[in-house]
Amino acid sequence: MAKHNNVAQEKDANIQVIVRCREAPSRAIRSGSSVVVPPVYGQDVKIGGTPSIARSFHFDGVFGPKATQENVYDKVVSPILHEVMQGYNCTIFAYGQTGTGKTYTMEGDLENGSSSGNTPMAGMIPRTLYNLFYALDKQSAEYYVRVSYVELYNEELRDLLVGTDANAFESTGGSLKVFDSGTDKGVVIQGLEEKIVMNAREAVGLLQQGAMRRKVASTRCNDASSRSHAIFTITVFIRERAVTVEGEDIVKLGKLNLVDLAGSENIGRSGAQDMRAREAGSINKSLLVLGRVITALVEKNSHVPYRESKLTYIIKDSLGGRTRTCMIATISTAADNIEETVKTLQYASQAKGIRNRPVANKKVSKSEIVHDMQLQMEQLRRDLDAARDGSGFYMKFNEYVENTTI
Ligand SMILES: Nc1ncnc2c1ncn2[C@@H]1O[C@H](COP(=O)(O)OP(=O)(O)OP(=O)(O)O)[C@@H](O)[C@H]1O
Repeated sequence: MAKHNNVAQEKDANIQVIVRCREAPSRAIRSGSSVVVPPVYGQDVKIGGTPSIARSFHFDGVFGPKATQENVYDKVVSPILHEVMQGYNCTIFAYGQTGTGKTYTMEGDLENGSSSGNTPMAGMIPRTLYNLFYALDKQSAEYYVRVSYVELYNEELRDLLVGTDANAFESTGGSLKVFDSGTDKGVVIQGLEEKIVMNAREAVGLLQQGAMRRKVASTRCNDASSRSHAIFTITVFIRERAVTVEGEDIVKLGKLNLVDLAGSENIGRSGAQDMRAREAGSINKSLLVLGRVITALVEKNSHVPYRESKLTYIIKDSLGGRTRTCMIATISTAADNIEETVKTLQYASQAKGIRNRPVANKKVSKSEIVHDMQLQMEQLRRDLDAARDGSGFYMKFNEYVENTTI
């Protein structure tokens, strides 16, 4: 089958690291801010207070408390969406202590008409969806868009777009498996539904439903603290004017992963106990492994422990791979959060050293996409048969052998 290489120049690119700083939440002890950031936009964060902690950090961009969702979208996400539409895979992930604005940045306020994507509180996902469909319609392109939304909670994957209510969602736990396809697709989540969406409103509707299903638990740091990682993925297929020598249409494929990580604070401080401790334990496991993966990549170690957590396995290609990646590290100005803030900034600084080699996806012909969809339907049919028999899910033998460690 004919494949069509892009002529776009591919070169190494460091992970882009952005910091967003929010005003201290009302419950924080207001003993004067120790974090100095620009009011709207700059590149430096200064930590003040006592001389022992005084230092400054430099990033690709720093947004202060006065920066709006629109500011962040325009400077950071809009150029990334452009890359996606050129046929690249891109990832944006939000990392930081609980309550510092990861979900606010990624989703924003999903009520109050944010499905239009341009209300002041709309986060990066609704804005991306709105701008994607606007750009596609403006180009009069022939396209189709799929979205998926998955949660990783206690090292278990759950499809946030399946079922109609929270209970139905609970019952899907454990049915998703992650494995390396060994093809251009890289690591895939088997059984995860990808829904075709016709417009931004429909896509944001799915995001809203999924967000409601997301597991939340209360901790002392934040009353509605999210204890899970969530990945919202947008895949776009755009028909190109060119055709293959066989006279077939060519389709360009781009993908954007928007990752909202769980809070990075430690268990002791958040007061997590029992069930919560288990949750916090596995959250820390994923984030710990993420830290180790970052260190291994920066130090150019021969072994990178991607497989030690599901999170790092799933986002493997975004860390040292062929994906263009951006980390948004969220912090607050609260003086009593200073230790966590410094940890987040150190983590983010280290991540700046990761080099990816973004490569545009191979363009494919329409018949290849149809073939791919047929394979997916076949896979789903086998999964269904296996589920009916109570015998698990279907996997090719070689994939099973290669992936029994995860
Ligand atoms: N930049 C901001 N401007 C205004 N409000 C904000 C900002 N960032 C966060 N908030 C508000 O602070 C609260 C906590 O934010 P959010 O839930 O996004 O934190 P989080 O980092 O996702 O926490 P968790 O790790 O618990 O998921 C929310 O009520 C949110 O609306």
